[in-house]
Amino acid sequence: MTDAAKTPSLADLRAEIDRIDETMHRLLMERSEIIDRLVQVKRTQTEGSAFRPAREASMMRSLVERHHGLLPLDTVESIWRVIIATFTYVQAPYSVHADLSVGEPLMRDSARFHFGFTAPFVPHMGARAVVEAVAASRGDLGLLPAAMVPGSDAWWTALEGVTAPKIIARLPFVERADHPAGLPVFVVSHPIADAAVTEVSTFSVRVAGWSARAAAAVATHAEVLAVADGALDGAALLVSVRGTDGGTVQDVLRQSGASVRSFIPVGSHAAPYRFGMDSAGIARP
Ligand SMILES: O=C(O)C(=O)C[C@]1(C(=O)O)C=C[C@@H](O)C=C1
Repeated sequence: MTDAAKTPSLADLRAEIDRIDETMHRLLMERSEIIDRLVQVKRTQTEGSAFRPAREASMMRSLVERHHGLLPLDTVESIWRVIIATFTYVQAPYSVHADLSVGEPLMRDSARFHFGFTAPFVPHMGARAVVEAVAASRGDLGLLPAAMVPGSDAWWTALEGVTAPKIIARLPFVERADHPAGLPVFVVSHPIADAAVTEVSTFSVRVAGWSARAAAAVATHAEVLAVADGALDGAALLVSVRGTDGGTVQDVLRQSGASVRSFIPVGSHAAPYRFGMDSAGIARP
């Protein structure tokens, strides 16, 4: 056999690509038929948003664990985010309300990476406006920075009421050092008791006697956003702890001289899946 006979031509290779593209397209259409059936099952269980963060977190983890080869993980993750977000949208249309006070490019990149272009993007200036828009909607999602933004107030107090929106996810599901939409954001929606994932629980906390000592002590047990609240040494905190029990954090606050005025659950989410990082979040090769 000659070399020319062994080496596939460009046309042969393109024919292979066409075959694979067609298979992928047919599989996506087959997926949409399953979603069609799933809608009927889910409609009987809940109203409003079709977003199921526990399921999505586990799907994204499997995707990362399965992935290998030349195709960058960023690309695979973004393709599946668009697939899942779009199939969520076709089940029940929703808008994504986003707080731009952290900067429009960062927030828009996050919204588009995680929810694609099918769900409308609705910009707001300030986290409270996002929470209000979600509360007034039938099943919209809100995106809020999961880090302190200079000048921000304690927006999470707007999540305290029983029927108020709650934190249901933290994105990205897959954290890594060079993530193209790496801004940590909370997703808020109407409460979704049946689909909530409680690997991390979030609490809106009011304390008196807030101090550098209290802040250092609590930081060893929880992630904390803090703003001054009222006169003197009051503070409003958004505390994120592993599991569902906030008791240890309350004990630590008291032992460090703070008094806990209120400690109210405001949602929960999946633990971030740290790909290529050690437990301290340091990137590893
Ligand atoms: O599993 C579900 O409940 C679905 O609605 C399907 C699906 C998906 O496209 O895979 C879509 C939305 C949910 O957030 C999770 C997954």
